[in-house]
Amino acid sequence: MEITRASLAFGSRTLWSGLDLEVSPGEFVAILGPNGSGKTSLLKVLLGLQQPSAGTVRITSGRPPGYIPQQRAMQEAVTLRGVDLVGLGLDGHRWGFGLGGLRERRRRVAEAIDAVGAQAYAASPVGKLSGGEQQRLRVAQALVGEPDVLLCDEPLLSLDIAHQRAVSELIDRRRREAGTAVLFVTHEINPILPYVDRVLYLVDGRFRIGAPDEVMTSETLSELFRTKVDVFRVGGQIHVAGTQIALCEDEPHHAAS
Ligand SMILES: Nc1ncnc2c1ncn2[C@@H]1O[C@H](COP(=O)(O)OP(=O)(O)OP(=O)(O)O)[C@@H](O)[C@H]1O
Repeated sequence: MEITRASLAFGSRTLWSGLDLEVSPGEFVAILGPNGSGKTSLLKVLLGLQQPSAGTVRITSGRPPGYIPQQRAMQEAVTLRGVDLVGLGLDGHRWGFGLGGLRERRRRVAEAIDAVGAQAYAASPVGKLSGGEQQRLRVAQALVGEPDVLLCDEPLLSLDIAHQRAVSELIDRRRREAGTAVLFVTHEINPILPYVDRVLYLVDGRFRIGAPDEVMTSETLSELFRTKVDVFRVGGQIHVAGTQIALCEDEPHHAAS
């Protein structure tokens, strides 16, 4: 993935500019920043859903990227079954027509459903499932096509601790075993801290890129937020304290909408 001198502006508001980021196969990059700093928009630019205002963005893989969109609760009336939702992740993939192709497709979908532990409800209409159950199916949908690039927008939201761990480990395994490059938008770095190679931190048009030890420091975050921010390391976890930032980091505040 190559992002070169890229900018994104809406009207007079510049979300980010001069962004250079090259992500190697197998690399795990966390994207952090307060609400509205342009994290989701960056994923949309990479997906080709949004044109950058300047610069270039390139994904050098033939396969479509896997995408876990920011969670929106599905309407109760949605009758699509879990297994069909996951199968949508295979659209555009071809194993030929006929029985062999169908069987292969079914096998991959079942494998992806197993990997997120969703067997028990995969045949149910997704509109009737809990937020966390729907989220696990979305993760399976993003991984079923065995993408070389995985774009995740707060994928752990509404998962319990055990499933946060399971999904993080699954994504980590995918990038280690298959060399999938991962961009992972999150408000909470601790659940993925063991896996993160680099952090891209966006704040109000400014940004910093580097290893977690370089970016997640009082000095760097105070500079980015232009206010005093204290970063504490406790028991292998990172805690961020500061008037403005406390609101952003410790609480997921996207109610499903
Ligand atoms: N197509 C658009 N036209 C105009 N403004 C837009 C458009 N898309 C996004 N924005 C604005 O750009 C800003 C960044 O949005 P984005 O969704 O990228 O933020 P984010 O960092 O993902 O925030 P959050 O943490 O709340 O998810 C927001 O203020 C949003 O309203």
